[in-house]
Amino acid sequence: MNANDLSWPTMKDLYSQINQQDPVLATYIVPVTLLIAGYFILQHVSGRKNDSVQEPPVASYWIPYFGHLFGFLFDPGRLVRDLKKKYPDSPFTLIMMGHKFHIYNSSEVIAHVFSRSREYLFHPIVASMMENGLAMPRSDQVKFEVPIAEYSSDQKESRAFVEANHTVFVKNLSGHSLTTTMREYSKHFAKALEEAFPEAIVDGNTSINLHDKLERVIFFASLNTFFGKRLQANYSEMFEDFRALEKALYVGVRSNLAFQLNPRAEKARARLLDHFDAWVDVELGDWGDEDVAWNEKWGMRLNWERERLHREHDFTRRGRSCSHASFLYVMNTNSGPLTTWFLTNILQSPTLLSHFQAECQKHVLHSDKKNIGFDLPKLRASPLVQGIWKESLRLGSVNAVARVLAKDIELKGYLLKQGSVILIPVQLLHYNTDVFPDPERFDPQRWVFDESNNDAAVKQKQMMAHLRPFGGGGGICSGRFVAEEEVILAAATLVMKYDFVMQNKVELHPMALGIMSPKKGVWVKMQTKK
Ligand code: HEM
Repeated sequence: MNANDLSWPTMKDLYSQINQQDPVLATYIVPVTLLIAGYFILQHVSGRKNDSVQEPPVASYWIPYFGHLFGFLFDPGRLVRDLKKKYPDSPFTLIMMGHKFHIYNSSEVIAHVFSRSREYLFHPIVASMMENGLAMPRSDQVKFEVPIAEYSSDQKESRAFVEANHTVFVKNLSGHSLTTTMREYSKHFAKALEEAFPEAIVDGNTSINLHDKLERVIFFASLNTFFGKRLQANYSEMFEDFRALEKALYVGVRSNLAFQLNPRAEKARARLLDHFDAWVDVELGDWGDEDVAWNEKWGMRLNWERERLHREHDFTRRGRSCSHASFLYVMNTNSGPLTTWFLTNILQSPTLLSHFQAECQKHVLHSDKKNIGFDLPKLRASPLVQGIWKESLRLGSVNAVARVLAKDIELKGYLLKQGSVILIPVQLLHYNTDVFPDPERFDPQRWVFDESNNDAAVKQKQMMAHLRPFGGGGGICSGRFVAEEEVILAAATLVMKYDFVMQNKVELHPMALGIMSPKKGVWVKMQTKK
């Protein structure tokens, strides 16, 4: 054996050997494989260094293309909080499915982003939900797509639809309409509560999963208030279908793959949309007296107005169904978990429970065996209730405000490119130790201020600027006041009607798009008060 036998063969030697044995492999397969591998290696290496000195640094990751996706899906809050420790003084970038997501965390940036809704676009996020989550027909999807950068004439029309749709929401869910909505809601809530908690299970001995029950109560109270009774007629599995769709939407708002891989969710979505098809497939009719808030056919006037608007913009029947289904989704997906979380925060502390009950008692309007009516605006304004509400939102939220860049923008010394996404994860604001000392602690008192003290007013403003569970700017949740009164109404009614014994410690599940649900349910024994 001579020294040459021990030397490594050169690439040329190897290649000519392969060529002799299999010319197709040598001519096509090997070069193409090398090209693809080279592309991914380049992407990976360049991604891990810095795409450009001007863009925020890319946090390191291992799997090319997918990047931080799996970490983000499994625990979005933890991922960004851990990475923030590595980038305490700068924004940073996540890579997911080849896209860039720039993570910022200051209240100043959030105010800037919200005040420039034509540069930081909310509507592509809604369009993605319509496309991936609800499989809206393409001809209707485009009506949700406000263009990135320049507006052409037909795109102006899409902006007209999106803005008019938002205006209908705002008009019908706030101000004077809030009172009428909640009057209607209270009736349906009382009925749903009675059905979910029959006498037989509130005997003090039966273990009940409170979260499961509350999700059902909130779902049917909202459904019957906003959509009337027609939608659920002959549709006994509606709640189960909605839950299956809701679960799949965690991934499904971003990718249709969630439904391709989950036939049960796909079927549930199809059934739900078929029922919405039948619901919209009737004559619109006149509403009549504008002061009438609710009718049997459309539920709240809001839905009749939305249906009219969609027809004016030539939506297909399926397109209208998808849009109504998306409203059912946004009104429900967070309110159930927040009701459970708000209530369990109270139930876990006997002192807080007795203070909250005393506050509720002050604002009872009428009470009988079946139902209790509260002066909701006054109850809601109580500093104690506000403290519990804000702490529940602060510790219960995991969503991230997302906006798509309409053009290249320089922000805080970094260049963000058109089409990339700016993400402001609320946990980075809600756990900011400069604003919320000992941030893990549930402390309603931190929201109680001495109004006459100037420093306290400044502090209050700073805390409010850091509490962002409802987004902001043009995309801000128009149902936030309804959500607040719904949650407070449910908690007030339950603590006034029943005594509770908690059976487990509540831990929240980190995988959520908004408010987190309890990991293993909330097990309680309940008894009707004597
Ligand atoms: C705790 C409960 C809720 C939370 C945490 C929540 C949160 C959010 C968030 C984060 C957004 C996106 C905002 C942005 O990116 O700037 C949003 C949008 C929206 N939410 Fe809510 N929401 C809740 C309850 C409700 C309820 C009860 C309704 C209706 C009755 C509702 C109706 C809407 C609508 C219609 C939008 C789309 C924005 C628009 O065009 O008006 N939400 N919500």
